Amino acid sequence: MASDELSSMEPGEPAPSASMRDSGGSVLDEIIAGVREDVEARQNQVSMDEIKKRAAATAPPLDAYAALRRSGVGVIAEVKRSSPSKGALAEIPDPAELAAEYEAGGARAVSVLTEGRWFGGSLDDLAAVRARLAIPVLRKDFVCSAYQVHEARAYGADLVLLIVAALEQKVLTGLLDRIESLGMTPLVEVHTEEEADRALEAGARVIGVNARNLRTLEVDRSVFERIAPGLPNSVVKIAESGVRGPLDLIKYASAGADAVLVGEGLVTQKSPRDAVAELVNAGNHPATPRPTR
Ligand SMILES: O=C(O)c1ccccc1NCC(=O)[C@H](O)[C@H](O)COP(=O)(O)O
Repeated sequence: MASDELSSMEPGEPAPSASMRDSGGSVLDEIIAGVREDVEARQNQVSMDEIKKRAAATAPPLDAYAALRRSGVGVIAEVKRSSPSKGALAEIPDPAELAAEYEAGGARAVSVLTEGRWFGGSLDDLAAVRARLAIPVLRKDFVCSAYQVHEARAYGADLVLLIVAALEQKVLTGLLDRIESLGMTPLVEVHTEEEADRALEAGARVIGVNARNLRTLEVDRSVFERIAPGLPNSVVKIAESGVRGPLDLIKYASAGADAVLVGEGLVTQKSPRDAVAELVNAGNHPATPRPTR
């Protein structure tokens, strides 16, 4: 990683591990290589046919698109134990309990990181959260295969994240169609205008603009202000990363956000329920700008 990239990371943010830098690949490349290995191992245990059967036997998904279009700026609260940029964030021995706190605080949806190596998450976390909540649940992972989509459904996801930077266009479109064919909502993540064009071309109706560059880990909240105005009014716009309090939500709302996705800013709080409620109140406040429809 070049020194200018290091200097543009958030204050106090530790550099990625030495092994990551030594390998020459980006953080995203390293994460995806591990994800592919882990998916292959799981698929050797549970076949595609079997995971499809399990998905078909699961209760139908909730309508996350409708939930995210409700009035006010919504909060998608994330279950996040650790991350490549910050290392350990919170222990979270009972992810369902944390998610219940988020729901009680007024979260519109809950995001569950299911990647294990870097984020300390699992599919069991997803299933536990799903079983406890009445609001939509997002599988937040580095989805690059059809198997992971059926897995998401089998473990109860209503929304599935697709990261444009990690997928070729044909694969992106195929996965998006598959997610929709199972009744779930694809949340398509972008970080540049070009990626936003690719998301729209693939047919995305919910787009998350991530302030974090997944290759350098730099967080730049102005990326949302740059990209969101170019998205059609019909698209649900989610501002991801870097929300540390109500002021950040209000700034994102001014740039057209329908919802914010928050991890670190919640899991590190003494009362995640109060922290969500504070954001939700800001999102519902009459002075907070409303998304244009
Ligand atoms: O969080 C990271 O360090 C990270 C690194 C590489 C790929 C993805 C990463 N995070 C995933 C996310 O996008 C965030 O968990 C999510 O947007 C919430 O961000 P924050 O509120 O800043 O924790």
